Amino acid sequence: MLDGRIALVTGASRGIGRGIALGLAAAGADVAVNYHIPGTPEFGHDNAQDAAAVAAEIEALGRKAVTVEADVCDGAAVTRMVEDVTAALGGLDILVNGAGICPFHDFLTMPEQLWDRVHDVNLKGAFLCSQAAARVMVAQGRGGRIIAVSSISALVGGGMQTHYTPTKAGMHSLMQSMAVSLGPHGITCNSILPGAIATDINKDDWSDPDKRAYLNGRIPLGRFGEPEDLAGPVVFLASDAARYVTGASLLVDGGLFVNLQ
Ligand SMILES: NC(=O)C1=CN([C@@H]2O[C@H](COP(=O)(O)OP(=O)(O)OC[C@H]3O[C@@H](n4cnc5c(N)ncnc54)[C@H](O)[C@@H]3O)[C@@H](O)[C@H]2O)C=CC1
Ligand SMILES: C[C@H](O)[C@@H]1OC(=O)[C@H](O)[C@@H]1O
Repeated sequence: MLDGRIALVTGASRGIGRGIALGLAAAGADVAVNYHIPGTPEFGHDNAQDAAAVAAEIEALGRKAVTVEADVCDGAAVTRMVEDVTAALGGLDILVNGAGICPFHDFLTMPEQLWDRVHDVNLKGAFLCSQAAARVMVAQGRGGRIIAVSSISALVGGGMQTHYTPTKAGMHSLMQSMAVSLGPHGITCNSILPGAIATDINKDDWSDPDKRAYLNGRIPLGRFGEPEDLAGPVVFLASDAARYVTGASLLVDGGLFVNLQ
C-alpha cells in the first residue's frame, strides 16, 4: 500500500511509535526512526540503541531506514531532523507524530514546569514536526500525509492526567485546523486515538493489579492493546485508500470509549 513512500515517525525507538514504524515498513515505506536522548534515561532505556534496533528490523523487511536524534520540542533540532531525513531518504511523504510523555500527577500539586514540559513535548512537538514536514511536502508538490497519535484521552478525562489530556485534545484540534490549511496542497491531516495500550508509559500506573483488572474489564474486545494494533489504522490513513479522509479521528481502543455499562 505504501511502496515508494518515505515516512518519518517521531518517538519511534519503542512502544507505539516503534509498532507504527514497523507497520509502515511492512506496507512498503522507507522509514526514518526519530529518537531523543533525554538528560535522564527513560524507563532504563538506551534510546539510541533501541532506535538502531528498530532500523535494523525495518531493513530486515527490505526497506531503507535511518535513525535521527531530535527533541521534538526543540525547533532547531526538528528543522535539522527533517532536512537530514529528506536528504538521506530522498523526500518525505508521511509524518507520524508519535513522541509523547505522560508522567502521572495529582492536579492540586501539579508543578507549573511539569505542565509546561508535557505541553511542549506532546503539543508543541507535534506542531513543530508537522510544520517542518509540511514545508517539505508543499515544496515537493506531491501532497502528503500527517498523522497525530492523539488519544482516547482527547475525549475523556483522567484525574492524574490534567496536564496530559488537554495536549491530546489539542493535537487532534491541530490536525483539524491543519487539514483546512494544508488541504489545498493535497496534504491530509488526521489523528488516531489509541485507548489503553501496554507500553512503558503506563507501566507504573498499571502496576496496581486492581487498576489493571478494572481497566481490562472495561474493554469490550477483552484485552489491552499492543503497539502493533495501531499499525493498520496508520497504514490506512497514510495510503491512497484514505485519500479523501482529512481532519478525521479514528479511535483504536478495543471499544473502551463506548463502554458506558
Ligand atoms: N500507551 C497508551 O495507552 C497510549 C499512548 N498514547 C500516545 O502514544 C504515544 C507513544 O506512547 P507510548 O508508546 O505509549 O509510550 P512510550 O514511553 O513507550 O514511547 C514514547 C516515545 O516517545 C519518545 N519521546 C519522549 N519525549 C520525546 C521528545 N522530547 N522527543 C522525541 N521523542 C520523545 C520516547 O523516547 C519514546 O520513544 C504518546 O504520544 C502517547 O501519549 C495515546 C493513547 C494511549
Ligand atoms: C498513559 C495512559 O495509561 C494512557 O495514555 C493515554 O493516552 C490513555 O488514555 C491512557 O490513559
